[in-house]
Amino acid sequence: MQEATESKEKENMNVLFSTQKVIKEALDKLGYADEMYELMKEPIRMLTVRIPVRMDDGSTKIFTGYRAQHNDAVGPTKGGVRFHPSVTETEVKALSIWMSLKAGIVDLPYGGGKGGIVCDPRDMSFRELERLSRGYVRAISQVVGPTKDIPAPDVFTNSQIMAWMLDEYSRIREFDSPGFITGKPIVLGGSHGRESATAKGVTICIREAAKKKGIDIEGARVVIQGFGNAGSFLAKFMHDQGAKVIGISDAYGALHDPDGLDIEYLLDRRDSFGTVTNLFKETISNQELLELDCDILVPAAIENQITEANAANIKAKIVVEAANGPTTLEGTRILTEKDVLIVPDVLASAGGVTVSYFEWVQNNQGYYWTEEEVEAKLEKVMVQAFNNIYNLSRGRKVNMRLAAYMVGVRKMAEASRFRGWV
Ligand SMILES: NC(=O)C1=CN([C@@H]2O[C@H](COP(=O)(O)OP(=O)(O)OC[C@H]3O[C@@H](n4cnc5c(N)ncnc54)[C@H](O)[C@@H]3O)[C@@H](O)[C@H]2O)C=CC1
Ligand SMILES: O=C(O)CCC(=O)C(=O)O
Repeated sequence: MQEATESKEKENMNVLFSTQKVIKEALDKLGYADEMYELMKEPIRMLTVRIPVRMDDGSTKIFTGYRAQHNDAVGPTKGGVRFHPSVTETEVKALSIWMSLKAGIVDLPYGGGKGGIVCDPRDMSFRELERLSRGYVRAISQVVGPTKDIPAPDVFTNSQIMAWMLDEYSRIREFDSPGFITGKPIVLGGSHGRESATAKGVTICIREAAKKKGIDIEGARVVIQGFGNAGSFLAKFMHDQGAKVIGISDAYGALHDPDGLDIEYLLDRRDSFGTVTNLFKETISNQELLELDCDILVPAAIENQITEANAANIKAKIVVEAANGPTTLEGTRILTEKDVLIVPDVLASAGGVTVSYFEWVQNNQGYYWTEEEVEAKLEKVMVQAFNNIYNLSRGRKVNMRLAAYMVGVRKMAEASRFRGWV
């Protein structure tokens, strides 16, 4: 157990280190001095909390939680909360930096934030999860709020958890405060289109990337790692557009059918944690899934999946990163050498935070939009962001990850400079 935790922390150190390396490269290319990098390489604020939770058997368990605020020069910080057994402080730091980059890329008036709790919600009851969610908000309430730092869903959190968090925050502040959190149920001020927004954004990036590579979506073979919020909506959208989804996976294994999986059946049978492979006898591993012969590969689960150990064996022509941090720097280098087009996480997965921003805007103005309005606005933002970064990468002869970081840091760096921080 101790060994597993240490090896996870080592992986997360690499995730943070790699992110810092690309930020440094991006700032150098943009001509910023070293002090700017010193400011950007870590969150400006990092809170660790201990959350006592009364369990159903009467015992009390103490959980560890984090909230990182990377940079608030542009505006309040924003980003999801992850409930996962392997959450670490380093991982949350890296995730908060990626949120800042996403906000820059899709030009939102935010900096990046991120939270996490070390827990396994799959082993907790509904009421234990409610007590944990409320306890987390009580613990971080002084540093969050609609004009300070706005949480949202991420791995193993959902609209129900957002609803409990909102209710707890509103009780503490003694007024209804829907703009405190996004990804809420519609009846509590959630936005149409938020649930599917991350996958919608990924679908738009796949379409744009396929055009560049001359791949027709109709009949294209798609493999998706992860069948939760991002992965399952994506499978549906790709299937609806005539692509052949030949592989999907969850935390326990993967399914493969070269003729295309029965996506409607899988969507119907998946549980709320994105698990579905437990219903099948014949499965393959997540590693085998990534190496399947396909046109488009979408990692939509966790970090560090495409590495120097497997990148050479990846057969996809396009890799679109729905997950945060699924490809290491070595993995990126190997895929780039093989002429695989990588659409980086900070661009591909930015649809979620974009519609979260729309949700917050609707909460602030108290006037709500239709799903069609939300989707039209998201389409415009994602197409522009994709082409902006693609053109920069071609113009500056850098890969799309570095181009995305260059776009992502620019506004934050300028705002920090105008404020006189650097
Ligand atoms: N939900 C959102 O709006 C956004 C999510 N993302 C990123 O997308 C990725 C997936 O997030 P969601 O779909 O929201 O989470 P989710 O909790 O809805 O689904 C997670 C999926 O990943 C699988 N998984 C978990 N641990 C795994 C492991 N060790 N190996 C293989 N599969 C594993 C689960 O079984 C499940 O199918 C994460 O990296 C998240 O940060 C990025 C932007 C926004
Ligand atoms: O919707 C949001 O505010 C944040 C989503 C998120 O956590 C992410 O993009 O990784």
